[in-house]
This record gives sequence, C-alpha cells and structure tokens, in this order.
Amino acid sequence: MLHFSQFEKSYFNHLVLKIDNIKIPEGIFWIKGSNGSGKSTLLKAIAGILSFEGDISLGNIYLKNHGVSYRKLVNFAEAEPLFPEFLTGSEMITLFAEAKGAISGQAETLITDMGMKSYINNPLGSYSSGMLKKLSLVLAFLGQPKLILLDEPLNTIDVESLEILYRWIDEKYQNEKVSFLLSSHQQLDELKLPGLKQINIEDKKITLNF
Ligand SMILES: Nc1ncnc2c1ncn2[C@@H]1O[C@H](COP(=O)(O)OP(=O)(O)OP(=O)(O)O)[C@@H](O)[C@H]1O
Repeated sequence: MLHFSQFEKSYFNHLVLKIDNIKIPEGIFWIKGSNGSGKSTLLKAIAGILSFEGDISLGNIYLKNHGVSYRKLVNFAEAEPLFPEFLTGSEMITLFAEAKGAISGQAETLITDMGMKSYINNPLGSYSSGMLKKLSLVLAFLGQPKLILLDEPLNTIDVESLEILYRWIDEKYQNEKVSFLLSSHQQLDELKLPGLKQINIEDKKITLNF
C-alpha cells in the first residue's frame, strides 16, 4: 500500500528518520516510539506537508510526481490542530469537504455521530481543545481517502467520542479498505480494532512488528 524509497528526513542537518526501502501493506497500524523518536515527523512526511529526501508512494501514485492525486488519497489529523479562530466549525468542514470531494451528507453524519451539532456553527476561537480535536477527526474522515493518518487521536477526547472513533476506524477499514496509521502514547484497544498491527520507531529507523 505505502512504499518508502530512500526516504530521509533531517532538520538542519540533524537526521531524524532514514527508511531505505519499506512497504507497508493495507491495515490498521499503531506507530510506537518514545518522545522525539519521529512519529509526528513520519506522519507529516506521509501527509505531504513536510519536505524530505527520497519518495513515498501509495500504490503507483508518487507523492513527489503526483502531488495532487496523492494528497486526495491521504488524510491527516495533527496531534494538536490549529485552525483560524474566526472561522466556524461548519465553515472549516465545508472547505475541507470541497477540497476532498466529499459526497453530500457525509459531513453531517460525522458531525452528528461526534455530537458536535450544538456548537458546529460557533467560531473556532470558542472551542475547547477536545472540541478542536473532534473537528480535526471529522476533517480526516472526509472524502474518499485510501489512507488516514491520525497523530495522537486519543488525546483530549472523552470516552464516548473515543468509542465513536474506534467504530469509524473499524468500519472504514472493514467496508472500504481504508488503511490507518495511528500514533499514540496510550494503549489502543485491540479488541475494538481487530487486526491492529505495530510499527516501531527507534534509532532513526522503523521496524514492522508483524
Ligand atoms: N521543526 C523542527 N525543527 C527542528 N527539529 C525538529 C522539528 N520538529 C521535530 N524536530 C525534532 O525531530 C525529532 C522528532 O520529533 P517528532 O515531533 O517527530 O517526534 P515524536 O516521536 O512525534 O515525539 P512526541 O512523542 O514527543 O510527540 C525530535 O528530535 C525533534 O526535536
């Protein structure tokens, strides 16, 4: 599904990650690594929002050569999302839904599932950190991605929302074969995510633990 070739990421000549040639199959993956090991760097590179050496492809669509098509297939929710404070939640969702080619009604279902209807028309400056996190999760599920990247998705969301998130991930994978890379410091519930596999980041390398 996802192929790294001669991938290297450095910040100011300081190497953070080096992945010579690794293929990650379809599935749901938990990316584990200590603080500063490079989990967010990896997800941002795969999302196409960070420069790096080498290339990443999804099937035969290469990030560097087919940037627009690639980014349509990969959705990303940041660990600590930042949004323009003057926009409302629904304005942000409309923007993303258009960019990602979401079908009509998709956003409404996600908003209802996450219990966001009562505040979705309020400006984002008034949202709590959990409300912003839920918005970023809704945005990551819009459109028809093949791969969804969720950086620390469990942070700040309440137990009810977490149950919904587990259901969304499981259904997307079972019904549409959408793959997931999830970074988390907290234990993910393997009963709610059947088939969950691990990828470890250590010593600037990734190891597939399956
Ligand atoms: N913009 C940046 N400029 C310079 N160095 C950076 C930058 N972003 C990350 N780094 C460095 O890259 C390394 C990996 O950082 P990254 O945020 O990817 O780690 P992480 O595994 O997500 O950490 P955490 O678990 O603490 O969130 C760290 O050594 C960090 O200091």
